[in-house]
Amino acid sequence: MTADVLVVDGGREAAAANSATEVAVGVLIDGEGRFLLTSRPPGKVYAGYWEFPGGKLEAGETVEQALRRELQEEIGLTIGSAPVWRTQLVDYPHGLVRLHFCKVHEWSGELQMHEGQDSRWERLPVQCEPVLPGTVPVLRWLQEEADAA
Ligand SMILES: Nc1nc2c([nH]c(=O)n2[C@H]2C[C@H](O)[C@@H](COP(=O)(O)OP(=O)(O)OP(=O)(O)O)O2)c(=O)[nH]1
Repeated sequence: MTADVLVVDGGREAAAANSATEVAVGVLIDGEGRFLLTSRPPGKVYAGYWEFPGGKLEAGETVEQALRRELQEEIGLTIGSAPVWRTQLVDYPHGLVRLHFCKVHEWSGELQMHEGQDSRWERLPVQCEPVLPGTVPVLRWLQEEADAA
């Protein structure tokens, strides 16, 4: 069976799905139906691109544990329940990543940008650009859900 892989800028040569870096990503949705986008900090690959906040799993972590840690570290929020909603494999020139997107409706704390990012509460269609290639499918899934509602 062929995995559904989003290939960006040619991806890498000889991609191997089992070498993917696992990434936990939070789609935080507020009471007005807006979702939080953050810009990638200076110094990271795709700096300045907009994405959903999150980061790589550390050894032994579940997706939900990694997401809780990353969002505390990066934006100062402690999330409640965060089940995985969609998973997407993305083949970038810098590496293969498996993105686990989790919807989050409950959190505590004050939004603080700890890594020099910008943040915006957005609605569809999003106004900020550029959006990270691996983030674009999420906007499509959200639109599909809105259309089906
Ligand atoms: N957080 C996040 N990462 C995404 C999204 N879409 C997408 O393709 N990615 C990719 C970009 C990176 O290749 C990878 C996340 O890695 P990262 O470098 O941001 O993770 P991290 O915060 O743990 O970084 P570091 O500790 O290595 O500095 O996932 C998204 O919406 N959110």
